[in-house]
Amino acid sequence: MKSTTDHQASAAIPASRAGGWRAVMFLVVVLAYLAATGYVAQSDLGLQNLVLVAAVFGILAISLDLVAGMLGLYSLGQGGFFGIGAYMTTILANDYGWNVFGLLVFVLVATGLVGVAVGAMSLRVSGLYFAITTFIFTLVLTVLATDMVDVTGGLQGWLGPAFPDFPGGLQWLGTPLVWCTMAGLFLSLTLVWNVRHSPFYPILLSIRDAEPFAEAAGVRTAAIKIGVFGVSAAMAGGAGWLFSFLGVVSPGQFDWSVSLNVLVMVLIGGINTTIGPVIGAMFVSMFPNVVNINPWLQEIVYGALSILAITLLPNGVVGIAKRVLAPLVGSLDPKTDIVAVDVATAAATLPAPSALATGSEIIVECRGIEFGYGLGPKVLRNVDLAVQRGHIHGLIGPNGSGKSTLANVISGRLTPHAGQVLVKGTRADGMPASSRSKLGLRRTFQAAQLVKELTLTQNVMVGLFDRVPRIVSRAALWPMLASGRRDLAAMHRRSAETLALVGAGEWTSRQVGDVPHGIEQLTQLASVCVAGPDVIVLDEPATGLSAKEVRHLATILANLKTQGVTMIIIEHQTRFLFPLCDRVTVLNAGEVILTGSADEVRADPVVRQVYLGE
Ligand SMILES: Nc1ncnc2c1ncn2[C@@H]1O[C@H](COP(=O)(O)OP(=O)(O)OP(=O)(O)O)[C@@H](O)[C@H]1O
Repeated sequence: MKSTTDHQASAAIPASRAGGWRAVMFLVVVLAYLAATGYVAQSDLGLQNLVLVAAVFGILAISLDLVAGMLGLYSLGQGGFFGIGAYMTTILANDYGWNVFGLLVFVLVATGLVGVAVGAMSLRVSGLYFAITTFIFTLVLTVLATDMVDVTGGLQGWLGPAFPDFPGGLQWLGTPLVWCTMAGLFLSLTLVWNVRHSPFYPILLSIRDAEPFAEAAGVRTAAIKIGVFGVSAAMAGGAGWLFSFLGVVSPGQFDWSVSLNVLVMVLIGGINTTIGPVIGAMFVSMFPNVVNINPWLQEIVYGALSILAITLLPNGVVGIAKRVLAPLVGSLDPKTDIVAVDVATAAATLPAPSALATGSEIIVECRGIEFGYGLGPKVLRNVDLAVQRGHIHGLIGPNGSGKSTLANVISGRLTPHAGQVLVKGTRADGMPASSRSKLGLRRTFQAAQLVKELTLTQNVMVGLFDRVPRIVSRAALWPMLASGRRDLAAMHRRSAETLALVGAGEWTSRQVGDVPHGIEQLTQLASVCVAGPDVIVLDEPATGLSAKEVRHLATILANLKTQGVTMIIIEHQTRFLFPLCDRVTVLNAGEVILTGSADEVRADPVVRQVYLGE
């Protein structure tokens, strides 16, 4: 098998003209940013304060967008992390004389660790419950900050520390806090932009929208959620560190309304967009200064504008801008059909498994599997299954007989109550789904688990997660690393090639939300084939496909078999399944009633009675 690393090594990006233009654009943006920062740093205090507050809230909004936009974790705890950063800086600098830059490191680490602890809750609660839990976290911190008067100064708070001046020779640069804050904003934007342009981005979105898909591709979703939440909390703590230099630090500046306001900023600017949260932060923080009217009228106008923006612009200001600019960028030529596959080519070029079929080696084995949901009756009873390497093994049975449950037990979504699962001779029943992909076991789902807002290619790239080294650790710098650009190009190419080989090559840059069901199914298949698996478990792959699409799917699966890929296929459409199968196992009411060739199964009177209804 040609390994992914070989693939990457042969995929160095040529120094393209597009890359050169991108570098020039980046340089222009950086110079403009530096010029704007220099201008503000030498302006009057009024403008400086306006920009500083907007920039600090910009960082805070980016920190929320990182978890809400990319992971779907709507945190109302950002105000709490912000407050912890500001209080730590104020108290440790004023009372204990800590160096403020040393404090920055301390604050980032401390708030990051608190974030890891809070993020761990996301494994137990999600959606609204996660938002409420983080809201309570902020509420409790505000109460503590109000009541622990000796430490926090109570409702009055403390005056924050002074920010150090530039050394003598650099004083012409103006106010150092402006430079430092704008550097913080730039770093936060760069971090998010880099992640968005790395293969970690589709992985984050797959955790958000299709967690079982991510796990089946080898992604340790729990660790990633907790880690990213820690980074987000550290960013909010860093914003708090900056905020402490702006004046008084008191509970009112970090209460629950701040967390809600930050969410409003993200929604107005555009959730899951790099620049959107900063635009929202500018709008919200500058509004009272720009619209200088009676305070109560100002609140009403602000509230009305926010409601209008959130309801009328579901993707925020950035969403509108993208829609306006889309015609200028040009639209894709939509195709509406699968593409016939050249069987010989596909067989020769689909990523191959680690070994071709040898003898009668059993590659997946279930021994005495017992399983039931909660306190309900057993759904699987003493199930034995032996799948030979290189075979297509069908799994049939009436509705509710336990086929999908068995697929989930084999692939690791469910842990059996008794019995063993062995993959290539290794005990796998105690392993999480993400570890089984390392054994070469992949799966597809009955209802396609994909990320609708990503392209087909990006979805397929998720399947390469454990085939490319250090995707997570390189994500923050990805586009800046030569290895990152090379690996991304290789992943992109290999994903597009695999899509082409399953017959969806004309759709690679379309979003999953815009393609028909048949193409979704092929994308699922490509996302597992791209990794060159040894075994694929397919749960009702022909459901919802037209007759032509079913024939096409049968061709692809037959091709995979000639490559040596073992498949366990759950399917009701026996006319599609039986010609493909080497062996078929029939389940009824959670028990195996027969395993044999398709002809034996077809001829068995019990099977004809319970399943074929004869
Ligand atoms: N999450 C769940 N919680 C409780 N019971 C479940 C759950 N999932 C499935 N079941 C029950 O377990 C039994 C087996 O379901 P399963 O989906 O494995 O059957 P199946 O053979 O795949 O059915 P189908 O062909 O309709 O997909 C059914 O009685 C079903 O109602």
